[in-house]
Amino acid sequence: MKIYFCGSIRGGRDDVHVYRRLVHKLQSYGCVLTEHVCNTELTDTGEAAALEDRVIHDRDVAWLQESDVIVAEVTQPSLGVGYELGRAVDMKKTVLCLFRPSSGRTLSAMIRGAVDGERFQVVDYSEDVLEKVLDEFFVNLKNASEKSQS
Ligand SMILES: O=c1[nH]c(=O)n([C@H]2C[C@H](O)[C@@H](COP(=O)(O)O)O2)cc1CO
Repeated sequence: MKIYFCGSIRGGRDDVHVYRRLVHKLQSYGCVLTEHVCNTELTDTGEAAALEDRVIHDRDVAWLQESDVIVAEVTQPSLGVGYELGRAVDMKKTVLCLFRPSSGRTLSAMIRGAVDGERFQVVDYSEDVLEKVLDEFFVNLKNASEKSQS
């Protein structure tokens, strides 16, 4: 399974420790195409030193297209993550957004309001249940795909 993980880069790197845990767990389910998002050495300038913005954009849109599922940590607001999620909806991808209410923030209506009871989900979680939340999501995904094949 190919997994596209979204997390803030230029929007701020405060949650990189959470991205690390998420990506580590996601790697038990498949190949995470965007592993660099959880790299603690990546600062809020992003990959700009190595890659032009157009190259980053075109590579990421191609990875989105190629992915089977998208998991986004949306607590730290990020234009790039919002854009990726909009493109993912347009591509009719299965999307899980993870939000931590303990941050004191209110998630954008354009994310929470996109929940459709089918492909686009938002789960409010806390760090202590991070692995459990992903386990539940992937079990449900597997069951749904087996059901659609039978
Ligand atoms: O250097 C980068 N590399 C990269 O892959 N991205 C993608 C992946 C992240 O999920 C998302 C982060 O967007 P932003 O930088 O606006 O917070 O965009 C974003 C940047 C910098 O904007």
